[in-house]
Amino acid sequence: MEETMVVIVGAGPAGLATSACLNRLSIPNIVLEREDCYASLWKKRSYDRLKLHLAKQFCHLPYMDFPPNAPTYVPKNGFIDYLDNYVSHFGITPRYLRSVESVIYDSDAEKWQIVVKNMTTTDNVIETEVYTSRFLVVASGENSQGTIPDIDGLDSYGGEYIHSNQYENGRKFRGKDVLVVGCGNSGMEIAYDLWNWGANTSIVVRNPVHVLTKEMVKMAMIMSQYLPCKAVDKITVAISRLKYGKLSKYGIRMPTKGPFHLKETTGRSPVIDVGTISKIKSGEIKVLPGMECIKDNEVVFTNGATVQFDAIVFATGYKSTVRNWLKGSYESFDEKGMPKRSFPYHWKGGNGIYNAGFSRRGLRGISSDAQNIANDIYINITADLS
Ligand SMILES: Cc1cc2nc3c(=O)[nH]c(=O)nc-3n(C[C@H](O)[C@H](O)[C@H](O)COP(=O)(O)OP(=O)(O)OC[C@H]3O[C@@H](n4cnc5c(N)ncnc54)[C@H](O)[C@@H]3O)c2cc1C
Ligand SMILES: NC(=O)C1=CN([C@@H]2O[C@H](COP(=O)(O)OP(=O)(O)OC[C@H]3O[C@@H](n4cnc5c(N)ncnc54)[C@H](OP(=O)(O)O)[C@@H]3O)[C@@H](O)[C@H]2O)C=CC1
Ligand SMILES: O=C(O)C(=O)Cc1c[nH]c2ccccc12
Repeated sequence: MEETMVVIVGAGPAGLATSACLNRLSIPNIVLEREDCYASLWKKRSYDRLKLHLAKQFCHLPYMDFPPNAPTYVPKNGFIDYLDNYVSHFGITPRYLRSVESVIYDSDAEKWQIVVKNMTTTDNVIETEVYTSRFLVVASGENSQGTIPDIDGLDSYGGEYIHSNQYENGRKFRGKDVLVVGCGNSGMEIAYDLWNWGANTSIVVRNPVHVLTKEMVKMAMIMSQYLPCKAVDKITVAISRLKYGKLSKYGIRMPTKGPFHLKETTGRSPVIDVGTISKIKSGEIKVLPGMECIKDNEVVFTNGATVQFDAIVFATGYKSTVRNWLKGSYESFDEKGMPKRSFPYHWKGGNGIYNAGFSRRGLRGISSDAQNIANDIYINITADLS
């Protein structure tokens, strides 16, 4: 049993940022990470051509900017280098191969009890450890586990299928017929990558989606400092229309609500086009409607079409796994493992539990969560002392 002031679950950008903010205030904390490295999403579960979609001024963590010579849109490896510097500068020392299995609040002791499996890299359990802490920070991520829809016939599909978090590049798909399911940022970019690698690529677009460029998003983020969301949406949609024309004739419908209104209210990001749309317009990437079922190697679509594919990439999103191990409710997480309180009050629950990285606002949201949490813990500790 080991006791500390704060336990942080997860060493992604949110856990690292929170640990840095606590270290600056000399508040003892332990970061527990199930993988053998920090930022595992960036190091192990993202595709090669990934770059930050938002300009660097919207993606840094607290108290450290990107270097002045960093490009505006930092590539994945540049972001990992930035995190390497961040971790060493703030003296963050996560404990790796620690999978948090259950957490309960001991109301008599007024402490959190965290049960952790210490694993080997081959997933064997070395020992069970127990930590206790006054404060608990959940930083296990909105993207903790990739989700694949339950599609009739997928079990007996003869081709290869993977989740987008297993996709690195399209090398092995050259010359193959590949279906990408899902038209979020992952699906749209992976479809483009597959096309670049010479795959015969199709993408499922079943619902309306906004398509913007990264420059439009940057401009909108600047405008949103001065204009209400409604006005920013109106201008952005008009510019997008001007650039792309009516995409509905290519199977991509535009939602009736604006892109930033949707981001604010549902967390759903607009798609930031990296070149996919021109390939869709030229017919080099085909758009297909929703999937009905799979029969052998053929996918049946809602419009009745039946097409054979050698491989399927499910870019169908992620889920939080908090409810697998956080046993009570503590007024903080719903059954989907997302905060019950809505933004901007989402980051704090009862009995000293907090969450960082669950505001659906990317790295910018993470940075503000980490600072809010560390300051709140500091206030609590100093109030106890006085
Ligand atoms: C492909 C992709 C690209 C993105 N690009 C951007 C971008 O450009 N700009 C932007 O602002 N946002 C971006 N986001 C959104 C978001 O900023 C990132 O997902 C970011 O990594 C979230 O950080 P996090 O620390 O909250 O979660 P994660 O990075 O997912 O880190 C959580 C960590 O917790 C660990 N963990 C989970 N469960 C347990 C457990 N039970 N015990 C111990 N450890 C556990 C995980 O192993 C993981 O290392 C992107 C998301 C994805 C999926
Ligand atoms: N460079 C960057 O900055 C990048 C950022 N990201 C971010 O990471 C996060 C996760 O993105 P992503 O992985 O794209 O996940 P998302 O949750 O954003 O997108 C999932 C997509 O899958 C679709 N989908 C889900 N189930 C089905 C189904 N059964 N049939 C057809 N379509 C389905 C959804 O469509 P529907 O609306 O119909 O449900 C949606 O288009 C987002 O915040 C994203 O912006 C991702 C990649 C790159
Ligand atoms: O990559 C994401 O999905 C993010 O959450 C980053 C982000 C925060 N605000 C935005 C507005 C438009 C597009 C992406 C984001």
